[in-house]
Amino acid sequence: MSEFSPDHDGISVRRLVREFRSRTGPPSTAVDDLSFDVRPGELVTLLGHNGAGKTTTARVLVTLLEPTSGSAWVAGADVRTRAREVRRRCGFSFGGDTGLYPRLSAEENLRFFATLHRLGGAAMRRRCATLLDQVGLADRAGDRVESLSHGLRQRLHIARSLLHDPPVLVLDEPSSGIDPVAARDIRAMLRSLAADGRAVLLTTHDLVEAEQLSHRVLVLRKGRLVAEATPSRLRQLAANSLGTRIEVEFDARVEAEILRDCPGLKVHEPIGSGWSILVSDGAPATSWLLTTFGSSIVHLNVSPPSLEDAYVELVGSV
Ligand SMILES: Nc1ncnc2c1ncn2[C@@H]1O[C@H](COP(=O)(O)OP(=O)(O)OP(=O)(O)O)[C@@H](O)[C@H]1O
Repeated sequence: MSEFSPDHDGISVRRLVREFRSRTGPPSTAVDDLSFDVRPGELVTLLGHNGAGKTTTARVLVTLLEPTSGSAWVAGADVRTRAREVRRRCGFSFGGDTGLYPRLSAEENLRFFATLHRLGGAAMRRRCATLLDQVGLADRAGDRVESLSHGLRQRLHIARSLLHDPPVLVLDEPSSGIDPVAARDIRAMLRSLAADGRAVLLTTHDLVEAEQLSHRVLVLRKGRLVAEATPSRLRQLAANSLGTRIEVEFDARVEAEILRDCPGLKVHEPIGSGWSILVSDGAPATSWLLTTFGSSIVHLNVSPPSLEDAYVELVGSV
């Protein structure tokens, strides 16, 4: 049994390692010495490239995988020794095609899983109806899951994760495949779930989502934590090392070669009728652009680096 005991009932991970055995070679390490906390009322996002270890971390937290070493506590219970309590107090969604019965309707699915959480009677029916409404599925409640699109199934997964009103939520890419309007509703719902005092951990590839939702982001690279900060702090760190982003559009085509003379130029990429460039210092670069292109500039915007810039800087091209 681990000696660590957290001081809150959210998520606490300490020195977590998860390896996968290989038939041919040495074991591979999917999660490597990972430590972090998600306190009640906090919404934290795990970011990282494909294969960075996000889903493996989430699966350990919800007791679908055992840790190789280290410890993880969810809602006051150790995932290793009190798995049943963890499942009772934690809602999770991994999306995809498993976890729902395709021949049953959306509502029948929810009612079935509600009975597993020992809900019943009118209260259970009300709970299912409320959740179907919250995730925007009320008008498809009677449709078989096999007839629902990927995005609609994804919403049903989220509703399923909330059936027992858990104090901790672990959601793997909750808005993947969901259209922008519905994704906005789901984000609003996640925000309010955290505001109500739940500890919410998300994985996502969507940096806009991470920026809009998270109190903190954790950036994983090859299973290791390479950064943990608020989105604005990460952008600030990137600004210190990366400089300034300038978006400039022209009334005529400007070739990339000309931009090479821009002082402090680091990166340039085409946008619309111009370029988005990253420079070490905004002032000389802006002055050079204005002097060189003058009235042929139709739009110029100078801003700190985006969360995407910070993320790319942190995880590189791995
Ligand atoms: N069941 C498994 N058996 C062997 N290796 C696995 C298994 N599950 C995951 N891995 C490996 O562990 C590493 C981390 O995978 P994981 O799915 O956690 O990454 P991820 O960050 O969630 O990626 P993605 O963004 O693509 O979902 C990868 O190298 C993956 O191949």
